[in-house]
Amino acid sequence: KIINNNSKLNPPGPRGLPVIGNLHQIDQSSLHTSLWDLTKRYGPIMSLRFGFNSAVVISSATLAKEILKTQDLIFCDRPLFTGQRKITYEGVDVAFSPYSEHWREMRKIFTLHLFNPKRVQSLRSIREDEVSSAMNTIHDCALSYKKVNLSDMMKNVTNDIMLRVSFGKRYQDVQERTKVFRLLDEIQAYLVDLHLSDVWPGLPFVGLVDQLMGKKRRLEKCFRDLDAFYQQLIDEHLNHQEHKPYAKEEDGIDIMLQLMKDKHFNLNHEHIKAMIMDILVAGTDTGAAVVVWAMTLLITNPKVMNKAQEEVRNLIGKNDKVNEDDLPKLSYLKAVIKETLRLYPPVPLLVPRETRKDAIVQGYNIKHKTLVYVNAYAIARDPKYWENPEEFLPERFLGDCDIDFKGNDFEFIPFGAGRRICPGISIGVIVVELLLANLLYLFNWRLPDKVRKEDIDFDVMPGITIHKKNKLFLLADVCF
Ligand code: HEM
Repeated sequence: KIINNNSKLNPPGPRGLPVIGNLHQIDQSSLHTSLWDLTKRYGPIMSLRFGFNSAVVISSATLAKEILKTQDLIFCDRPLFTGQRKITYEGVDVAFSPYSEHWREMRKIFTLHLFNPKRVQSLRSIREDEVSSAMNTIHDCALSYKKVNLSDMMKNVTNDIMLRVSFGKRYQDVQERTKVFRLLDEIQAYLVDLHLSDVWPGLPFVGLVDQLMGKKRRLEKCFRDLDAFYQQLIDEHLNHQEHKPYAKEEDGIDIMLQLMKDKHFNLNHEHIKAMIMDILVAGTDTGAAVVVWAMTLLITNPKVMNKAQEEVRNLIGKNDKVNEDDLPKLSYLKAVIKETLRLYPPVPLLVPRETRKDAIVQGYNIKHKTLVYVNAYAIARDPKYWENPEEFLPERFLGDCDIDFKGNDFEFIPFGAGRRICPGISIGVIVVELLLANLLYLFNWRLPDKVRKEDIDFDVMPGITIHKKNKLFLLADVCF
């Protein structure tokens, strides 16, 4: 039933049950598609209740513009649930920090010091080095006719890049490397794990139940391991021990420790740790997810794959790899990446927002502290803006189409928009372009024996970042 449809008080939405609200009507394993299905019945602004939390889901470009641009100042807070609060040292990072003077200062450190255009450029050798090393591993698999696990490989290479960018270190020892990668996986899990006290705040005994279920203990343990890991890295930098055998260039910790020494803002060790967490979490998985979705789409659309390979091979000629200098010339490859981001934005609901006060959107009331989900996935498949929206057609981004992902075209917002737009776009896109260009230039790709095109699925794994659920295994043939 549609409630409040005519009263113009709350946005329309499915009638919920007492206490649980609409939780039973939502498929948590694919929240973005489940919300999209409901939107088809209730419209592009829809209200829901998750336990005691009011939520609004936005699913049209016009309304996304209203929320992320016109009324951005009201909609630019982030909710902070128990796991996120703990892992981010009470929200002192950039991504989960409430909108505040502190957030502004941290975001400035991110954009002006850690990832300004000059520094992004200076990290080129790290990116090229790590991408080459991944291509060598694929080369070995190709020569021994072994399947390439592209899902794991892309995750490893983006992790390696960001670990070197953040603290100048490359983990070569298998045990140490596995430990660090496991820690990164744990952070991801705790950032999305909700406690009962998050869903039913204020309800007597829910805190106790969380405790009895061991949730608090596990979270504390993960936090202690993480904190010790970060502290060790900071200490190594402070002591100038042999902490970065690879890096000639300053790493993220060097830069932030210098800012701290210069008494910049009130930066302290906890801020530095929270910032590293953001870079590792936001900066690794997203790029890997895009490359894997792109390769999944390409292997199931061989004509597009051929066209992209022809472009990169014709433009580069005979060489041992694609360098960053070559990337600006690859317009079809860029269109393939945009089309992948349209069909499979890795953060399909953006990072949830929270209202800073009461607001009115399209005549509907939205109360202070309402959770706000902008469904970038649904918007990018809206037939109102996209012809044949379900089809993989990179050509739609060529010619006189000037739609970009920089937050001005609200029908295409894979990086969000407004004050909280992703500040890592430039380095994120370079890494994706460099990886995909090299994969297409150096190898011919085919499905493993007995696997048909129709067997390749597009199922997703739940989380803030949406990965392909079943790992992508392909066979590579060396091309030159
Ligand atoms: C292709 C890769 C990437 C995609 C698709 C992506 C997407 C996003 C999205 C959708 C948001 C939320 C924006 C909003 O709420 O409006 C976001 C936020 C953020 N991203 Fe990215 N991202 C990518 C790469 C990166 C990289 C490489 C970094 C770090 C080096 C990064 C750091 C961040 C941070 C710190 C935020 C929080 C910003 C804030 O709350 O002020 N991202 N990203």
